[in-house]
Order: sequence, then C-alpha cells, then structure tokens
Amino acid sequence: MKKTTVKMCGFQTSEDVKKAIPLSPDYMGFILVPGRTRTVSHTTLQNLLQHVPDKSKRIAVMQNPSFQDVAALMHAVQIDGIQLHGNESVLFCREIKNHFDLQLIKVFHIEEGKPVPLVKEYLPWIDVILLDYANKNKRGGQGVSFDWRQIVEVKNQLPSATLPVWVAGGLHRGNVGALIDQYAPDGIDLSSGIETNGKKDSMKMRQLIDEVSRVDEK
Ligand SMILES: O=C(O)c1ccccc1N[C@@H]1O[C@H](COP(=O)(O)O)[C@@H](O)[C@H]1O
Repeated sequence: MKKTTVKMCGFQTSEDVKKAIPLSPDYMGFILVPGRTRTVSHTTLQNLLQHVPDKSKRIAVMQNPSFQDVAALMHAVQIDGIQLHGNESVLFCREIKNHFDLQLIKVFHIEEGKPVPLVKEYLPWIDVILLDYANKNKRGGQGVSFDWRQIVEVKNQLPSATLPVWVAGGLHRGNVGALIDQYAPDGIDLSSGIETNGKKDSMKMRQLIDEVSRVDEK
C-alpha cells in the first residue's frame, strides 16, 4: 500500500502543537524565517518541541540562512532536519550536509511563466525535493497552489531510484486526494490548509490525515 508522507507546518503555540498529538504527523515544521506571520524564536521552538509526538520528525524552516544561523540553531535546539525555503545554492547544501547530522529538505519554487527549477545538481546533498508555489515577492506559507503538471517535469529530470518528491502550496483536505491520485507525490506539506483564523484546526488536521489514508488505501 502507498504511504504518502505528511508534514504539517507553521506551529506557533503549545496549544496548537498538542492538537497534532493524536495524529502524529510524519513531520512537524516550525518557521524560523524572520518577519513572517508564523515565525517563532529559538526559545519558543525549544518549548514547543517538548510537546511534539515522539513519532513526528521535527523540522526547522529557514530561508537563505548563513552557516552560522544553522550552527546557532543546532546549538539551541534538538531538531531532526531543516527545510531550506529560499535560493540556497548547491554549495551551501553541501556545506550544511557535510557539517551537520540533519535531514535536508530543499524547496524548489515553481513560479508562473518561469522554467521548471533544475534539481539534479542538488541530489547528492539533499534528502527531499519539496516543490512549492512562489511569486516574485514572497515564498512559502501563502496557501496558493502551483500548476501540478510541473511535478511531472521535475520528476523527468531525476534518475529512476532517487529522492522523495514532496509537494506543498495551497494544499487542504479538499484537494490532496486529487493530487495524490493524479501525481502520486511521496509526501505533502501544508501550513495554511490546516488553519482557521491563524490557528491550527483539529478538525481540518484530522480530515486531512483521513483523506490521505483513504486515497493511499485505494
Ligand atoms: O508557513 C509559513 O508561514 C512559511 C513561511 C516562510 C517559509 C515557508 C513557510 N511554510 C512552508 O510553505 C509551504 C506552503 O505553505 P501553505 O500550505 O501554502 O501555506 C510549506 O512548504 C510550508 O512548510
């Protein structure tokens, strides 16, 4: 049976993290990008991590960090991986992978009217390819989907046995079924689609997990 990996992202309060306990998502993400609505500090992150279910991997989301930013994070908190959600280079990914024992999720942005991103050179240095919508002003957490036909174009660049490809951008309980049915991503990642009025919504989170299981079991 297929098992689509689920990453739930953008937790800011212990109350919201606790809503994930009965669901144990495969991954839980925390935003460390300065100045965004879901941003948390190292101190808050440290407190939130106490409530993360044992089975869920803990991911810090960063955008164009310096090597020192990553080192400071690693010194402050115990995490399983980082998601690089900016324009990080192949060399930067290599440096991070060589220095830290971290799972590295690299985001590749799908922008309207732009060629599909080139992922091949990154493959030795990353663990997951994550595709997300972007426009020229903002990246991540916008609740907007990209043209999923681009998933096929990215997969066509990859050798047959290769890294998992995850999809993000405007996903919710109402569209993940179609995404999995049509494009079979290895994983999905979402922030906005499991929230109501800026707070994580237990019902939406549960329905999302149920919908993924339903489609996986088909
Ligand atoms: O969630 C955020 O606020 C965020 C901020 C900065 C960078 C990444 C962010 N989240 C990631 O964005 C995508 C899509 O989110 P959405 O479901 O469309 O809201 C996902 O990869 C999140 O991990």
